[in-house]
Amino acid sequence: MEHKEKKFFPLFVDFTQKRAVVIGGGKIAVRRIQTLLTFVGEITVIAPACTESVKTLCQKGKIIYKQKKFEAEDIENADLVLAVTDNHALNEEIYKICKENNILVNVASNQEKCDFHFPGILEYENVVIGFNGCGKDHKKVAV
Ligand SMILES: C[C@@]1(CC(=O)O)C2=NC(=C\c3[nH]c(c(CCC(=O)O)c3CC(=O)O)Cc3[nH]c(c(CC(=O)O)c3CCC(=O)O)/C=C3\N/C(=C\2)[C@@H](CCC(=O)O)[C@]3(C)CC(=O)O)/[C@H]1CCC(=O)O
Ligand SMILES: NC(=O)c1ccc[n+]([C@@H]2O[C@H](COP(=O)([O-])OP(=O)(O)OC[C@H]3O[C@@H](n4cnc5c(N)ncnc54)[C@H](O)[C@@H]3O)[C@@H](O)[C@H]2O)c1
Repeated sequence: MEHKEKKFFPLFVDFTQKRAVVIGGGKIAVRRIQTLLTFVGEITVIAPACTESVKTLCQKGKIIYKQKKFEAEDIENADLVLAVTDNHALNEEIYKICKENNILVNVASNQEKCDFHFPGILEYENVVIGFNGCGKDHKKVAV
């Protein structure tokens, strides 16, 4: 199946009873964790070093933080995985492991290695709006 213009369908998925594992605890990971907090049942962050906000979220009991380098066993029970380290080769290795194990995965450094794109999200009252720019201009979907 070939698609000339790749477009992603905006599926609104129930992750409230699911486990997300975020590999990496830097600037982009934190932005995405903040967005995911109210949507996902459990968020675990794996990173040898992280920003202060990851530590604070962990102290408040909102996420689990494991201060360590990634190992395959970290995603054994994951329902979705975000590969957000600054090591692009490692991100792609994580992608490969996820594909072998049928785990939904997003690689922040390579839009071709994404089962789903991370959207820009706008929320008001009970409305959730997700933006995606088809990978063409990331800044265009900043909210
Ligand atoms: C919406 C948002 C959500 C979020 O990230 O939270 C988002 N990117 C945002 C910003 C942003 N991204 C990048 C910069 C740096 C400047 C620049 O390059 O422009 C900035 C600006 C900033 O950070 O301020 C760099 C970048 N982004 C991707 C790659 C890899 C690639 O394209 O292959 C690289 C190169 C990395 C590198 O090589 O270093 C890939 C993806 N980024 C996506 C989402 C997915 C769908 C995009 C779409 O809708 O088209 C997609 C395709 C896949 C995915 O990752 O899911 C967020 C909006 C901000 C907000 O809302 O505040
Ligand atoms: N999609 C987007 O929106 C977007 C925007 C900018 C950058 N990026 C990409 O996102 C990635 C992260 O960018 P950043 O600015 O958050 O980087 P950063 O340097 O702030 O953070 C990197 C994180 O990766 C962790 N890490 C490094 N090696 C690891 C390992 N072996 N196991 C587990 N964790 C490890 C570090 O400890 C750190 O927490 C980069 O690959 C970059 O290309 C994506």
